[in-house]
Amino acid sequence: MSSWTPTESRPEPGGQPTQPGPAGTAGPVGPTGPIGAPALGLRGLSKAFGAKQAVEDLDLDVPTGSMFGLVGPNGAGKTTTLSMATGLLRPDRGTATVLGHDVWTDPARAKALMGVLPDGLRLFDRLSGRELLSYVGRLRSVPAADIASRSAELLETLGLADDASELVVDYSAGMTKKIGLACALIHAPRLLILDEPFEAVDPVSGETIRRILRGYVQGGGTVVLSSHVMELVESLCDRVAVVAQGRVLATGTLDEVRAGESLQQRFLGLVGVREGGSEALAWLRSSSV
Ligand SMILES: Nc1ncnc2c1ncn2[C@@H]1O[C@H](COP(=O)(O)OP(=O)(O)OP(=O)(O)O)[C@@H](O)[C@H]1O
Repeated sequence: MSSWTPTESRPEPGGQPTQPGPAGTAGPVGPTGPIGAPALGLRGLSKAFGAKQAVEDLDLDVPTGSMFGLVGPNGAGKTTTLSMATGLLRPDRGTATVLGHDVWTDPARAKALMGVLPDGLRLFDRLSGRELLSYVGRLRSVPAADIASRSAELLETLGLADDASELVVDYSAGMTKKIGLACALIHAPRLLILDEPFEAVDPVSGETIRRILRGYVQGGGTVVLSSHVMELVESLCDRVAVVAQGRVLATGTLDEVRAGESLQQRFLGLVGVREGGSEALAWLRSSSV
């Protein structure tokens, strides 16, 4: 395991002295926040875009140490939810906490604890991959020596070492996704929030990312990822939430949500299959050309 995985600075559960919680909090507080707080806690999150209610009164708890998959059809509200959870989009109502720290009232603390790979990531793409990692590492107050060693390790592991001096603007979609993931990892966060981390990524890199994420969780980190690929979520995640029309339809352990079916079957059962799949577009089959 790498020398900079989140295990390094993570205290053993119960192994650190605790202190009474600040006024207004119920329990004791450890070095990273209230003990027992979920890695990510969402309460009553709501967001409308004009007349469109993208997310409505959404509650979700992601326990620490879990690999959590967020699945839902197109337009279900996944990106909107993750954007509100990471401080990128202000909710109309509700709260988001990271290890007990409110993302909107205590953003510095909450954001220091998480690494984020947003959807449609906009990077400073006139930097090379190596420069970008160095820039993000400095923003995250990572010591210079660690930035150099972590960058080299990340670039090598993600198969970007040969292109480290190329400008990010010239990277392919998959390479951009991987450098974005490297940026999310460089400060060894405790919570990773990844919107479609496998999109556009080739199978070899996909397997590498899976291994990185598994190792990260084994080291005590928590991952929340969104994906449309049920098999991937099923093989990687231990907890899932199915969302549609801005609401959580089911959440729990993978087995609880699957309820004896495959995740794909359960997903289709919860979300509903659109009618007319076989009869629609008849003109496609009767083309005389
Ligand atoms: N900036 C915006 N302005 C207007 N409507 C938006 C905006 N962002 C999202 N929406 C709408 O909110 C709803 C939820 O969108 P969101 O991107 O969160 O869904 P998603 O589950 O991530 O979808 P997909 O799987 O297709 O990426 C959709 O109806 C979308 O059209």
